[in-house]
Amino acid sequence: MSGIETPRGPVDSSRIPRYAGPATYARLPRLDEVGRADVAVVGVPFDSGVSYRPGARFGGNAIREASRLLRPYNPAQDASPFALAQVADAGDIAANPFNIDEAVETVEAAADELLGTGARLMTLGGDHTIALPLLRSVAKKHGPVALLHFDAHLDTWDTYFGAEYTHGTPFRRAVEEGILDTEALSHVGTRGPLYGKQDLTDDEKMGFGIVTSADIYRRGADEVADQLRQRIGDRPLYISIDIDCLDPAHAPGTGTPEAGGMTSRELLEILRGLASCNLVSADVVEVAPAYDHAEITAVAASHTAYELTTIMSRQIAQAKQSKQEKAAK
Ligand SMILES: N=C(N)NCCCC(=O)O
Ligand SMILES: [Zn+2]
Ligand SMILES: [Zn+2]
Repeated sequence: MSGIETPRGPVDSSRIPRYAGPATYARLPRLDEVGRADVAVVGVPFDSGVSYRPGARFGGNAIREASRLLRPYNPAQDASPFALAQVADAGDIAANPFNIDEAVETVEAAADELLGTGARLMTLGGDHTIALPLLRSVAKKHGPVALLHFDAHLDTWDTYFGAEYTHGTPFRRAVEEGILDTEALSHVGTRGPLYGKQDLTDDEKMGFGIVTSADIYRRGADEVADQLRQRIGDRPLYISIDIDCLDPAHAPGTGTPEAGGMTSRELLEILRGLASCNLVSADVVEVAPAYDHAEITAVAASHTAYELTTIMSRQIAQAKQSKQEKAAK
């Protein structure tokens, strides 16, 4: 398939105005137009796991709309992500809004299918519940993975109203299921009131390290990224980004906002500092456009996914190159 050798890129915005036509992520081709993808951008319009404001079911499409302005060359990583690898928009996973257990199964099965084609996933949420089935699927392929979790919240609580699958509980479930590499788990951007001190004790017992939003402010993005990179090493890495890791000034459009968060510049810089990590898949979740203003949150999320996609594309291109070099010897 030609798409593997010369990836089909986004619609050329110098010929077709970027606001024309239906939105795919970054104006990329749909997966069915290219056959297969190295990186599949997939939406999960599901928000039945939230504990406060609903609306993240509309997040994926809001991110797609806001991503029309992304350009093909990423100077921060000196790379053209959509030329290095085939990135395509795989559409949405149709999860049942009235049955969380079934929705979790549906997301896992759809992720299995996409990962089974050899693609890495760039998932656009949806609420944070969906990280659990995505991690299950990634762990089936790679074994227990390192996790970088950007969030105001720990999301390692036990249950809400007796429910085990919610947006506040995915990472406790993941630890219980043994799908995370407990030597390399970090929350980044944590802040705000908790239910009790025990939340932190429990979280630490699960193996998580914490870089709070205040740590980022004090130590700076570069130092934080260095520290995280050292902890991760060359383990297969999954990055889960709850957009509420950003300050509400940078991401008002979300369901459980907390004051005192990092800036979008800090988030993007930390991600760029992780460019050498073995990023196997990622998600950006909790964008709730009904509370957004002027697409502030959706734009931040679209750029966040762009940095993550760039990291994955560069690694795919590097792997292909070293394979070709080996074959030529
Ligand atoms: N994952 C997100 N966004 N929020 C979790 C908040 C859980 C709570 O209401 O305490
Ligand atoms: Zn959160
Ligand atoms: Zn979260």
